[in-house]
Amino acid sequence: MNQTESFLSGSQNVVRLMGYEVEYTRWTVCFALLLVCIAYDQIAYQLRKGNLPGPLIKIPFMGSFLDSMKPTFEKYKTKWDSGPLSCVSVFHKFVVIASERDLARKILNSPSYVQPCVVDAGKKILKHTNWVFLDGRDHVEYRKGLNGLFTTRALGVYLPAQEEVYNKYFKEFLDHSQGKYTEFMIPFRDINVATSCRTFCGHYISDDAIKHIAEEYWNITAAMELVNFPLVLPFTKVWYGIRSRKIVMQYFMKAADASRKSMEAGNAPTCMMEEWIREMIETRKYNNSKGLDGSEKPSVLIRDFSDEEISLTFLSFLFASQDATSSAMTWLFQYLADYPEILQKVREEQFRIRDGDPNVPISLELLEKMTYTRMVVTECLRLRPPVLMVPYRVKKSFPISPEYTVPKDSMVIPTLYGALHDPKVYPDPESFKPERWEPNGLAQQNPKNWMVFGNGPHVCLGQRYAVNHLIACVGKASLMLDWSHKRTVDSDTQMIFATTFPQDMCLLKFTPFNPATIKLHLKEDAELQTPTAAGIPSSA
Ligand code: HEM
Repeated sequence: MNQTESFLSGSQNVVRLMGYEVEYTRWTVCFALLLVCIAYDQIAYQLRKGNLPGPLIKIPFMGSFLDSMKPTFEKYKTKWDSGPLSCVSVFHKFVVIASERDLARKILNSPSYVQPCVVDAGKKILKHTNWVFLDGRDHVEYRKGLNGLFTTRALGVYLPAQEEVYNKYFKEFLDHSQGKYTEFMIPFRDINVATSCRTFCGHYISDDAIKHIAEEYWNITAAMELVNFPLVLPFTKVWYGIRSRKIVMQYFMKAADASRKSMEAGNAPTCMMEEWIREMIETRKYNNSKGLDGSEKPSVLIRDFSDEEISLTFLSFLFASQDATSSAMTWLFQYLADYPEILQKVREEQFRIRDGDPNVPISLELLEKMTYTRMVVTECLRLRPPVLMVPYRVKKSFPISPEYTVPKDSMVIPTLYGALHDPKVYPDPESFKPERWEPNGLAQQNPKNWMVFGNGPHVCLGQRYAVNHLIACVGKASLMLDWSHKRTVDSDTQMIFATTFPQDMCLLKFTPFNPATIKLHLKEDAELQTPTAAGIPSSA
């Protein structure tokens, strides 16, 4: 038997090492290789870790994978409290977490060192060609083409469709509640998916399709965990997420096609897709005639985008809107029920700006006047920021502080929570105090801490839309509905499902609101009208 044959058969071999004869078998070689890999994995971890707080040793290969499977707010908080920078390793991924405001801002504003990676599974699920993964100049150029969808004028175009959804879903809230305390996390998500779909695609998406999208998109959100099992095996969360993306894309592709036809027929836009396509048509017209036909130069000249590009973009928008906005809305309704005196002030403002008539439709002018409701929404976003952290990938070694350089190919995660709970800027930071947002207050004077929507070149594109939507929705709800909250030991615990939600899923009871119960400081001649838009009877 030669040496190879004896090795394969598992029988003993002898090799000469530094003058010694060493006996070995196939098993001793495998074991030695395993030890070398473990040692390499450990040494690589220790070298990358340096002096950062983090696990003293890495569990061979998988690191903190089991911990990351069930993330809790408390575990994150412990990590943030361990230092301005800390680290963890999961499988091959080395992760650096920045918990302090200035470090977080530095990361978000260093596009030459970092790029967003959403989460590990993001590219697989949202598709690697999705614009959200573009970097540098390509990203800036693409984003320029989207800015027109969020101008004040465009935001005004979407309001009637939004209000239509609120009216429909407020009725569903009553049906869901049936006079009992019921979990409302899912109905809040449903109203946000519906509002988004109507805002994005107008009536090119049916009510049934909206319900289907809401169900499918759940798989997408569920798969967007900070760290996933690296392979896309059948029936894993990522596998289901990819399957759901394909289904949702079909709806968006059809809507994009219909929007294009409507805009080419010269109709006025009613949704975001149409706004975008109208801009493309205007740019094309201007470019073709070089302005010689007297056509006005559009404020931004944008290129043509295909139906696939449009649909992938709205897929990314829907990810943000159904998840982060649902989280914000859940906390908002919960806090308003917990603080009835604040809900009363919101309600008073909402009646006052409508001169006592709750049926006055929501408009941009009306939104401008909702100053107190805006303070309430702002405070809720501060106290319970839906997005706690934003994962970025390190493109080249990143000297984040004088003492530490984040190695290339690591994940670096700026935390938004710390800045938003900084007691120097928000005294008594764990309390819900809308009045801290009064003009010239400490909170307003420290805009650097306002990190709810991130910062830098990737700052949330939909932030004005999101805030307007939350204000409009809760304002309208205060006119048509009354609601109370059943507090449990878990009501204030932040459960992590991509964003944060109350652990007990928010137990609320909705009843119709009777305007006769409100004492207002309205103008003498203002008479209180009964809400009709939702068809909700005025007596409880
Ligand atoms: C309360 C609701 C929302 C919150 C808290 C939120 C928060 C965030 C955060 C923290 C980021 C990352 C920013 C960064 O990396 O610096 C982000 C990005 C983004 N958000 Fe939002 N978001 C919300 C709603 C929305 C909505 C409704 C839309 C779309 C209509 C949207 C569209 C986006 C997009 C497209 C990006 C990526 C921007 C880019 O990479 O250039 N968001 N959002």
